[in-house]
Amino acid sequence: MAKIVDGKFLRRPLIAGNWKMNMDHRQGITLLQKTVWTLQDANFTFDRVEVAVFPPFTDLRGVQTLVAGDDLPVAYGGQDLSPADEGAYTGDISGAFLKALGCEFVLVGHSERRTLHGEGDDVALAKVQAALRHGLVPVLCVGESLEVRQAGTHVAHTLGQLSAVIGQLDAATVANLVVAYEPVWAIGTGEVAGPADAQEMCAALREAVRASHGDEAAEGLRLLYGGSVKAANVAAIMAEVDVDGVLVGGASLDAGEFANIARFEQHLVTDGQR
Ligand SMILES: O=C[C@H](O)COP(=O)(O)O
Repeated sequence: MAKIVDGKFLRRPLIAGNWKMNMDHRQGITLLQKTVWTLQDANFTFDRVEVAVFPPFTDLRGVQTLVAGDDLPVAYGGQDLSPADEGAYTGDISGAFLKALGCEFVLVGHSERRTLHGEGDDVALAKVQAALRHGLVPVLCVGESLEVRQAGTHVAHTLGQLSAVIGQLDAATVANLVVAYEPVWAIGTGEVAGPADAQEMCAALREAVRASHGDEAAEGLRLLYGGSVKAANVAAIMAEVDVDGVLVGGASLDAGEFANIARFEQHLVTDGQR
C-alpha cells in the first residue's frame, strides 16, 4: 500500500530526536528553541510531520515550560521509565511523573538500555505496560547486533523482540504504538543501514503485526528507522514505503541538522525522488 494518498501521508511521519545523555537543562532549552525557530522560519508544516524530542529527565520541566509557554508545535518524551508506578525504586522515574510533565511519548527498550543495563524483552514488556497505564505512547526499540546481522538471523531476532511485547497487547493498542528499528551496528558508528535494509525490516515488522493483530493494527502502527540518520541520508530512508519516521541520536544535537532532517520532504523534491 502506498504511504501517500492524495498528497497526504496515511500515517503521520514522526521525526524524533533522542538527545541521550547530552544537553543540560539550559543547553536543552537553547537547542529546542533553535530547532523550532529554524523550522518555523522555513514554514515547516508541523501538522503534516510530527516532531518530537527526548531530552534527559532533568530537562523535561524546562522543556514543558518552554513548549507550553510559547505554544510550540513539538511533542516530547522521556528516554526511559520504571515498570513500577511509585515506591522504593531509587533512581527510577515513574510514567506518572512523565505524564505530569506533559510527555506524550517514552522510549522503551533502547539498545543502550538493553546492552548497558541488561534489560531484556520481559523488562521492555513491563515498561510498555507501565507507559500505557499512564497514557504515554511507547516507542519500542528493537534491532539486532552485528553478530546477529552477520549470522543472517536479524529478521527473526527483531521479530522476536516485537512479538515478546505486542503478544500481550490488543489490536487497538498496537495500532497506536510506535516501533523503532535500530540495527545496533549502525548506532553512532557512522554506518547506516541502507534504505533497502530499513524497508526489509519495517515491512517484516508490519506484516508480523498484520498476522498477529490484523489490518487495522498493521496500517496504524508507525515504524521508525534509527542509526546514523542525517540530513544527507534521510530522504532515501523516508522514501521507503514502510518507514514512517526516524529516531535520530547524534544529529538531533545540532538544531540546523535536525531541522533539515525534519524537512525530509524538501530533499525528496530536490533529489527528484518523488
Ligand atoms: O536513539 C537513537 C539511535 O540510537 C541512533 O543514534 P545515532 O543517530 O547517533 O546513530
